[in-house]
Amino acid sequence: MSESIKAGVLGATGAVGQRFIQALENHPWFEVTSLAASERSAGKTYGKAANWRLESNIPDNVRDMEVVPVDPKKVDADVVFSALPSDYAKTVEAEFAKEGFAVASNASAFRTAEDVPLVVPEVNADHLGLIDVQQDNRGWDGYIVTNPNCSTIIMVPTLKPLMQFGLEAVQVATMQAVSGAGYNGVSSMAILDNIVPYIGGEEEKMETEPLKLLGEFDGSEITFADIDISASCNRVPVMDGHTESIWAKMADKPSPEQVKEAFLNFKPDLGDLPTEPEEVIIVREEADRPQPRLDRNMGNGMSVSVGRIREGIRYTAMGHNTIRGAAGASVLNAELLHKMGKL
Ligand SMILES: NC(=O)C1=CN([C@@H]2O[C@H](COP(=O)(O)OP(=O)(O)OC[C@H]3O[C@@H](n4cnc5c(N)ncnc54)[C@H](OP(=O)(O)O)[C@@H]3O)[C@@H](O)[C@H]2O)C=CC1
Ligand SMILES: N[C@@H](CC(=O)OP(=O)(O)O)C(=O)O
Repeated sequence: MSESIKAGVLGATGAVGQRFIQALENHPWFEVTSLAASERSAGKTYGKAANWRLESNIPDNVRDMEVVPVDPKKVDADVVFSALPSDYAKTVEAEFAKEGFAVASNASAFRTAEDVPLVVPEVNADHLGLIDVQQDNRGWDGYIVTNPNCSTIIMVPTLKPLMQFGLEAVQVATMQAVSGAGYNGVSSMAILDNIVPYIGGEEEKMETEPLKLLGEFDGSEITFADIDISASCNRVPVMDGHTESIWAKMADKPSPEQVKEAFLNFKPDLGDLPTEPEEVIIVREEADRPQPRLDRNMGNGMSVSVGRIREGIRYTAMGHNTIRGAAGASVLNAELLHKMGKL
């Protein structure tokens, strides 16, 4: 596949937008052709509009590109990656889909809509069949595909292999990085020397999104998985990387060794997509891993690291929240769509 697909980034100047630009630099299939952001940024070059925060230079292919408003008439692309605030995404993503764009969205606006796929390729690629249902329902030429919340996406690849043991209930406590709230989300005075035991809407998302992701698609609708999930979400003074303590109750009561084997054997075959990590789940044997600073960039930020698998079953999972949890997830979805002939 050597053809180049035109890609736009909506919300290109933000924390996730910058990760999209990083993920698309030198991408073998996608070429960035449009960068869109708010009126504050529109009309400026990307180099001037974005407060670039990643540990690499702004890629040459975007530095001098003019930022355009988030308007389907101003954006030149086949697929748009959305990193917009959710309330705004609700109207704007629908406008883009109506105008024929494929929208790979990272925002929460459409995740729970009945006819919108919520997808982690390694977990439920078959749910992309909902695109046809969505286009029939809404009369759109384009479509919207979403990826989950960053905390959900780090937990769900570890739950999928546990389904074989009759997964009944999950309890999870998160320790979430500050980058999850966006650049202006949490002030340093609020988070340094501190932990904030509340992230608005996060617990509800973690308790519902996995049920759709782990649900069954019958060709027309999704039946949600029957799992009782209870979440407590905390903001901690870590830059990138969400860590999660997970308790999983299963009917078959597997041993820690069986759970470890299930994690190691979880190797979905996506056909070698460019952003797909070699290992979706990395099992750490050390007593004090995974840790965000040491493990968040494993698999180029796309692997989920697990460790401390104990009787109960209890374990710790950790992943990069703005790569696997956001931009990398949307790009992987779009790669799969291309492979399926949907782009
Ligand atoms: N950070 C994370 O770990 C994750 C974030 N998400 C979701 O991704 C989305 C983006 O998050 P994040 O990058 O952290 O947010 P940021 O606040 O860092 O960036 C927001 C982006 O949206 C643009 N924008 C804001 N308001 C408007 C508007 N009214 N019209 C047009 N453009 C606008 C901003 O442009 P400008 O710079 O011009 O103001 C900026 O490019 C959100 O929906 C978030 O919930 C999902 C998973 C993980
Ligand atoms: N709320 C998450 C990030 C996020 O934006 O999630 P969502 O895409 O579900 O709104 C965090 O703060 O870490």
